[in-house]
Amino acid sequence: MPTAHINAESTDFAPAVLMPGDPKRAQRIAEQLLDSPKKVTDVRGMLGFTGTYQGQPLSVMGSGMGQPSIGIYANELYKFFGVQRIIRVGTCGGISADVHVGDIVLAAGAHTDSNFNQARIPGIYFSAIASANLLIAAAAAHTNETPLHIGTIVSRDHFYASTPGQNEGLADYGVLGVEMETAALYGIAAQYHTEALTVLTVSDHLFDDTYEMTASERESTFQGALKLAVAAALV
Ligand SMILES: O=P(O)(O)O[C@H]1O[C@H](CO)[C@@H](O)[C@H]1O
Ligand SMILES: O=c1cc[nH]c(=O)[nH]1
Repeated sequence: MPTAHINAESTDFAPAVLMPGDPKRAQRIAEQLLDSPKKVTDVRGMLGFTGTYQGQPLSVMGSGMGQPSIGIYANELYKFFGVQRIIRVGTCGGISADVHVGDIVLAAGAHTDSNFNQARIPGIYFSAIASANLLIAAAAAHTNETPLHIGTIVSRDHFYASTPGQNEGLADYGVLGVEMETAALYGIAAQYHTEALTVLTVSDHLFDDTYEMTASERESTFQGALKLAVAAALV
């Protein structure tokens, strides 16, 4: 039955959903990866598709930007559409000096400045962590030359963040990069006893603006990240 934000039937989604932020990227991924992709939802332009990948059912859907947005879609997918795994495929800004533009990051855990997960367990600071099962599957699928990093990221509510010393503090603790959704996704997966993983491509670096990826570098690197995400989705 359709929900407030997803106009699909309850059986329209595969057990695993790849989730980029941009709905148009969701469409491009669906057209590239899936056999017989079918559009299953388009409320507010947030496109979702289901088809098969090497004979296995797989869905792709956009999340929008920020924790409130991915929070709505992840909640409804897990609760009403039988989804068991969501793999976010996106971009992050590099923070650690070990991370470079074009590298791939698997988010083992996500710090945040948001209160999205704050009230989950009375008196407890919730730890937003990836599903080990998916993390191991994605890491095992890494074969290409693109450097892979596994560690913590930060999911920040402000894209244009300006708290003095915050980026330096995060770098000091080895935080790999910044994006805006993963802490909420991991919290919701824990709430529903389901699985989640975030696979990121480093699109820029907060401490080094000298290198920008060309369009073809961006696409080939993204393909590397997508391969790891698919491996996690279909583990
Ligand atoms: O690469 P995607 O998934 O769009 O996500 C990143 O890009 C957006 C900001 O430009 C934020 O949503 C951030 O998390
Ligand atoms: O949230 C994000 C995503 C990519 N790059 C950034 O600097 N921030």
